[in-house]
Parts: sequence; structure tokens; C-alpha cells
Amino acid sequence: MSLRIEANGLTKRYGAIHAVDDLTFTVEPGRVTGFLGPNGAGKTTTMRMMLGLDAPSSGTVTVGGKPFRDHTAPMGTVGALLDARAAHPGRTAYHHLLCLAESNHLPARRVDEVLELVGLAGASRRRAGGMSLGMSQRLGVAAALLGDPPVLIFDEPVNGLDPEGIRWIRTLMRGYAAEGRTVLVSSHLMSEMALTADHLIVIGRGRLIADRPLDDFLRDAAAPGVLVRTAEPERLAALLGAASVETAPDGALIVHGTDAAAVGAVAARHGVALAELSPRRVSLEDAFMNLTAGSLEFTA
Ligand SMILES: Nc1ncnc2c1ncn2[C@@H]1O[C@H](COP(=O)(O)OP(=O)(O)OP(=O)(O)O)[C@@H](O)[C@H]1O
Repeated sequence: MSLRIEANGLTKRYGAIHAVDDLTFTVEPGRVTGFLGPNGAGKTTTMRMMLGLDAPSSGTVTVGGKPFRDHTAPMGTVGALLDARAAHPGRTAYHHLLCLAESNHLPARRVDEVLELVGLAGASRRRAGGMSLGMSQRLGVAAALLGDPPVLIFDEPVNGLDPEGIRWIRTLMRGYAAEGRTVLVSSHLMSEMALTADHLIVIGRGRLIADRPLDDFLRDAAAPGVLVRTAEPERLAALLGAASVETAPDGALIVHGTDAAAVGAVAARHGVALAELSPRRVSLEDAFMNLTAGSLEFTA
């Protein structure tokens, strides 16, 4: 079973604040979709509406063609990790999951299975309140997986995880997507999404900014260009002819529309000594900053 998530004109207002503003997008099965935006962009609010925890002011969001709350087996439909500290602090990991399983008519053996899956089998008697944030995240993931759902929704799951934990959750999400499940994961870090997602939905101030494959972002971010330093910048610029050249504040030349080898060849042919010649890339984080500039809730 594969289910898509569809938002249509989805809007949530809190007084004068448009937390989510007319979002229309589809989250497809079989891939990891990154939900990216700066703090306060509206990611959590959107996810809460997907799960029926908040009601839209207008518009709709459906899972498999109907509102989430109309599904008769919620945990068997969507596995969600919104708040890692959601477990009752006095309950052991095992009992937290057992309560969830029983109230959702899921077999008790699933509890042992998911504890094993998330690497908490040895900590099943630990109380949720005494867990590190990393362990709480794993317990949250275990709860999300209990019903073996075709859709996973994770809000900032790498928060509090150490590098090994981050790699673990990344592998888990990619594995579930490869099985044909729908995986939506939010983050405010482009660098994290670049390692995890196949597709990105980017929002800022509640509005849709971009909805495209990760590869498209990578290609644009790679913005081919060459950085050159020489004692004779004007002469080299003139020799480069048609290629567009800008001068950086520190005097370096940024040459577009060509590559380092071609610039080096021109310089060598005309005896221009180069102090530096390097391909120039815009970091993914810079590309994301450029994309969301103007939509930041807080600017320095
Ligand atoms: N219950 C609420 N009452 C009033 N305003 C709210 C409420 N929930 C969210 N907001 C506002 O809605 C906007 C979006 O918040 P939201 O938490 O969805 O963003 P986010 O992208 O998840 O950000 P973060 O990464 O910081 O969690 C923010 O301006 C926030 O202050």
C-alpha cells in the first residue's frame, strides 16, 4: 500500500500571523521528501495539520485521499515523530510502546520488534524520563514504526542525535522510502537534507518557495564559475573576452561561463602570472539562504 500526502491551499492563521499560507504540494511515495525552511517557517504547523492535531483555517490536507482522522487504523497509516519528549516520563520504554500498541489493537510482539529496530532492545526497562534526547528520539521513532505504516512524518528527527544516530536515522528513512513508503522529514538545515532527501519542498513564512528534486538544487548551487587572482586583473579580464567577469571586493576575479582549464590556458598563452585559480561553488547552505532570504522571521 502506498499513500501520498496532498496539501491544497493549506492555510493556518494565528490572529494576524499566517503560520501556513496557501500551501499546495504533494508528497509522493517511494522517496524521501525534505521539508525545509528557516525557524518559524511553518513546518511543524503543516505537519500537525497533516495529522489532524490542528485544524486548517482554510484549505485541506489529505493522506491517501482523505483526512488523516478518517482513517480507521491511524498508527497503521501514518507514523509520526513530532515531539521526542512525548512519552510519559515515568513509563519504561517497553510500557510506553505496549500502551500505544494495545490502544491501537496492535500485537504486543510489535513492541519487541520496534525496540530491536531502533536499537533500544537493551534499554527497554529504562524510564522515558531518564533518557537522553538521543534515546528519546529513538523511542519516538519506535512508536512511529509500531503500526508498520506506509507513511512516515518526522519533524526535525536529527535534533539531539550524535553522528552515529544521525547516520542511523538517515539510513532508516532511506530504507523505508526504498520500500515504496512515503517519507516526509523536516529540517532547517540544507546540508542535512542534501544527504537524506530525494526531493525538497522549501517554505518560508508559511509560503511555498520551491518544490523540486534535490538534484536540481545541487545543479543550481554548483553555479559554475572560476575564481582567479593575478597582479594584472584588468589585462586578464580583457583577454578573457566574452566570458563575463566580475571583480570581488578583495580584488579577485570571478569568471562565469567558462572553466578553470580555459582561464588557465588564456593566462598561459599571454604570460599572465596567476596567484590563484580555482573552480567556485556556492555552498548548498548559501543557495538555501539565497532562496529564503526575505522570508526569515528573525534577521540579524
Ligand atoms: N499555537 C500557536 N499560536 C500562535 N502562533 C503560533 C502557534 N504555533 C505556531 N505559531 C507561529 O506560527 C509560525 C510557524 O511556526 P512553526 O512552529 O510551524 O514553524 P517551524 O517551521 O516548525 O519552525 P521551527 O523550526 O522553529 O520549529 C511561527 O511564527 C510561530 O510563532
